Amino acid sequence: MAAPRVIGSDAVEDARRRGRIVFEVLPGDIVTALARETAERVGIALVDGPLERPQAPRTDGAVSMRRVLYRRSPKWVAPSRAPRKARRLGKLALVGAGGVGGNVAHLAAMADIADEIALIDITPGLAAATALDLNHTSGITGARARCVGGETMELVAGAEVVVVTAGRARRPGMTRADLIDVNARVIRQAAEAIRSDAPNAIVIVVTNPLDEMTVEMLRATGFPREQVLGMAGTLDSSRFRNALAMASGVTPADVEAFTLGSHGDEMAPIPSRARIKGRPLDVFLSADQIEACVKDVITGGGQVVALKKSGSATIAPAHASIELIDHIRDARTGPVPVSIMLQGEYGIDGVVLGVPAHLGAGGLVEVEELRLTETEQVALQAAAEAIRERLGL
Ligand SMILES: NC(=O)c1ccc[n+]([C@@H]2O[C@H](COP(=O)([O-])OP(=O)(O)OC[C@H]3O[C@@H](n4cnc5c(N)ncnc54)[C@H](O)[C@@H]3O)[C@@H](O)[C@H]2O)c1
Ligand SMILES: O=C(O)C[C@H](O)C(=O)O
Repeated sequence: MAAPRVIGSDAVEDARRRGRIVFEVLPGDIVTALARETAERVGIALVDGPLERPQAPRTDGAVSMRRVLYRRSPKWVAPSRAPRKARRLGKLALVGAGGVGGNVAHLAAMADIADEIALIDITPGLAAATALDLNHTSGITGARARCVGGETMELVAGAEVVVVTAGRARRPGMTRADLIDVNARVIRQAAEAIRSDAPNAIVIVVTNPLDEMTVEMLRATGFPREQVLGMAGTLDSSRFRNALAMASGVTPADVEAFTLGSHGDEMAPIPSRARIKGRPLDVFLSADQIEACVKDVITGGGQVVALKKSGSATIAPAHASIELIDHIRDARTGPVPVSIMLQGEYGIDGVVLGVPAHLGAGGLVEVEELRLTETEQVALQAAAEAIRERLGL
């Protein structure tokens, strides 16, 4: 093996003498001036890799260094996990106050996301009761948001963001696609109210089947694609990170990974872009282990349904919905997987699919086009075809 080229030679000697980290620079890494400066200052030696090393992953400060190295890379999807101070919404409306909607309301109230949270549900008393229950927490939590609830869709009036979770959840033995007809009617009803009473709202569709219901919402509101987003990729990506963390024995915060494609059987987790402690998956996991993690993500929702028997996941989906709201209100930045109507991106047109995108106050800002492996690109195309077929497009 060729001797590694030492980038900061003084620092290497110094680091070795003091038993400190020697950090390996792999092909494709971008070593910014800041990274080099920081490395020299703290005594980390940057050397061209690969070095002869034990196979076990390092647990020293190399990870944070890798983030510095990657910071300027335009192709890198940065984790969107660090909430920061951001704009509060005036009004957040939740159409559907069941398992997911109720949890979204709870998280939104605790995170001080909006001045007002309106819950709407056709089940008599449910939305009003949940709103009252949430207001009753404020004496303990100090939550400032005022919650209101009722059965009338007019409560969406003036909302900046509307999250739609109304509709049926699947039961064991069903696919999400089995819900198309029953939930499309609910989406059309919600769309009518949103179009007339909250015409500037950013709509986040959660109701399943997600991609198809997002298409339905676009059609029924007539809104531009920027305004109608589907939530699934943030949930599936969180599941992917969890699976990879469990398999490799690290904490989920050390994993960066996302899924694209549909929120159905054609879901496309993207292993080529996933990182554990800043390193490619095969440093930590075998091909079989990676494959098992991919399967775990695709079946994740179904696993919860099978255990619950009378409904589907509610807590993780609520967090995943809040993640999108946080991007809209600038509490998180960077690309985030979200279902949107594609207009030629990734070579796909006229169908809703999960892709990484930047969001802002007006909803979709820009789709991030990543270079995917051929297999991943084929998976994305297959997802698009499956959705087209289900919708008869
Ligand atoms: N996109 C995702 O990743 C994801 C994740 C979890 C759940 N989901 C989907 O979200 C939906 C809701 O799941 P849930 O667990 O909250 O179900 P849930 O049954 O607990 O709640 C749904 C609520 O919608 C209400 N509703 C039905 N029709 C309505 C209408 N016309 N107007 C107002 N409210 C109406 C019901 O009364 C019920 O309270 C399901 O379709 C589920 O499959 C999607
Ligand atoms: O699996 C479901 O039906 C609900 C949801 O889409 C999920 O992934 O948890």
